[in-house]
Amino acid sequence: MTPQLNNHLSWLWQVLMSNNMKDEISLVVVTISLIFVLAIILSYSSKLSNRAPPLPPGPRSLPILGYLPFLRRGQAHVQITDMARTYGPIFKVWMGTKLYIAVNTPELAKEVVRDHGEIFANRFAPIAASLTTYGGQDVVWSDNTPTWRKLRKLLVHEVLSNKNLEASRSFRRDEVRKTIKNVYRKMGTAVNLNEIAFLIEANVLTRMVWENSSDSPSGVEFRMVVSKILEIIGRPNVSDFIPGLAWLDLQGIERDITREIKNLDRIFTSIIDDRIKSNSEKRDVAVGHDHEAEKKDFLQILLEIKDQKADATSMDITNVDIKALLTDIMIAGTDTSTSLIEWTMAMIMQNHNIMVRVQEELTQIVGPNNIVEESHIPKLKYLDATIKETLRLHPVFSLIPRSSSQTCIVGGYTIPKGCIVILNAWGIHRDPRYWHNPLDFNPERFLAHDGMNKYDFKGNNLKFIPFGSGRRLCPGVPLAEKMQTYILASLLHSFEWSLPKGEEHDFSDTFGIMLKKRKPLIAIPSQRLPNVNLYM
Ligand code: HEM
Repeated sequence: MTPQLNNHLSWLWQVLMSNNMKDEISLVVVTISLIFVLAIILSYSSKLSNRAPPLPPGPRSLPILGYLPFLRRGQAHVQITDMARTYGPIFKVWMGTKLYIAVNTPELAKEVVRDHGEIFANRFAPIAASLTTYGGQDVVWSDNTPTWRKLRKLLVHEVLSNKNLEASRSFRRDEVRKTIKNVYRKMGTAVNLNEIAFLIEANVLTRMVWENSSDSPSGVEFRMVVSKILEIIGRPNVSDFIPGLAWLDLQGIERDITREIKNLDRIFTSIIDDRIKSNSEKRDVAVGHDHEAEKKDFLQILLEIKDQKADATSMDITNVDIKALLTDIMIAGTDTSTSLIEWTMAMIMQNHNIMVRVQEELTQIVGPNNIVEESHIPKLKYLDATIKETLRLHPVFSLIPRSSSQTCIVGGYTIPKGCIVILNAWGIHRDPRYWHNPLDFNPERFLAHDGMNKYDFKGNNLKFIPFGSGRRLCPGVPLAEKMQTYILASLLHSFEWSLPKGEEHDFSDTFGIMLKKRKPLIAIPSQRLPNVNLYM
């Protein structure tokens, strides 16, 4: 009870006991006072029991700018992990006028993605990303809306289904063979593995997206636009942190992205128009032609679903939906996989014993007189463990952003509606409480024991979340798994790799939207397989 309340009660007690209090007016006054005091006591105690828990702790920050001036450029993942040691496993930090909440343990991550999965199924789209995806009308950046659910369902069940991934196997094979041939020509010279990985990923995805377009614009132009968009989205933008300044576009990011989006939209529009035209021409002339037997690219699959919309069971999709989905596949699929391939090659090259084991496995499963095929992938267990160990130490999405659609409680603290929650995958993956000798590169920890594999890419175990977890888990997992293992296996089976003379490995990283190697991996390939025909 507060001192004020105590004073009130003792005053009333004295009045009641006083000899002068004889008349009825006094009695009424005392009764009213009593009721009044009781009401205060009741409301005070109910307020105490209803009081929401506080916001998580966090550093002091400046008005308007928040913690922005103290951010270490390109090192947000390291800084957030360091701050968790000071402020605890869940803490808040103001970035400009936006409230961010960092979640740094698997237990708290579980509360976010599982226990409150529906509430944290929103995203916060940076301006550049939102503009690229037709106002966030896509899968990656849209909030948990009916449009998002429709497009995600379409992407997972129609576009990236096992059947379609199987049907597009030959596109991936062609592009990987082309790359091996190109690298073969450059043997003995220094090659940039980042460029090689980006080119092969972008080519594979472009083929899968619209292989059948007879007169589509050059893939080179498309790759350049995608690469520029990725670079612009990765730039930290003051307008995202202080929306009040967005109209000034201080860094020119909105201007730059708008220019690139116009290019992207022009390319998409012309491809879609051409395809619609050629589909109708084909329908007119090809009597008895078996369309079903044709391998279909993603554009064809989506256009066919769009054409079937009259059928009550199919989904109603628009050209904008199609463009947004294709953009997602290209944007979400290229840089992520490129970065993973580069990191994995760097880690394997630095650890000679691991390189030897990976190549021994390839020799045993594929054979020295064969090239790698996708059918070998499920048997390459050690390579799979090596990729997982790379993603543990260098998760491409180190800080996974979600946003809350309602105020709720996590870890005993209030998380307000609309704030941005960051799942710190980088910190969780390196936490000694969950990983033995976490800084050692040791693929063994991902090998199955007693036939049981403790970790998958589906985020079932929240100690390991390179592809996220829960409702917004990366839908590209089946494709990424196929592509990354196939490409890495092919590069490592066909060639020996070494650093240029006098060079040393540099594992420094930089964080934009993704975590990348600061310096590209430059390496020298040499012939590994005895038969030259395997490179043609
Ligand atoms: C190494 C490769 C990749 C990595 C590490 C990766 C990682 C991630 C992560 C961490 C998320 C956020 C998940 C969450 O919020 O819980 C995500 C979302 C997403 N990824 Fe991937 N990804 C990769 C490749 C791909 C590919 C190849 C595609 C496309 C075919 C793709 C499409 C998407 C999409 C559409 C989303 C948004 C899902 C949603 O918000 O509902 N990703 N990815």
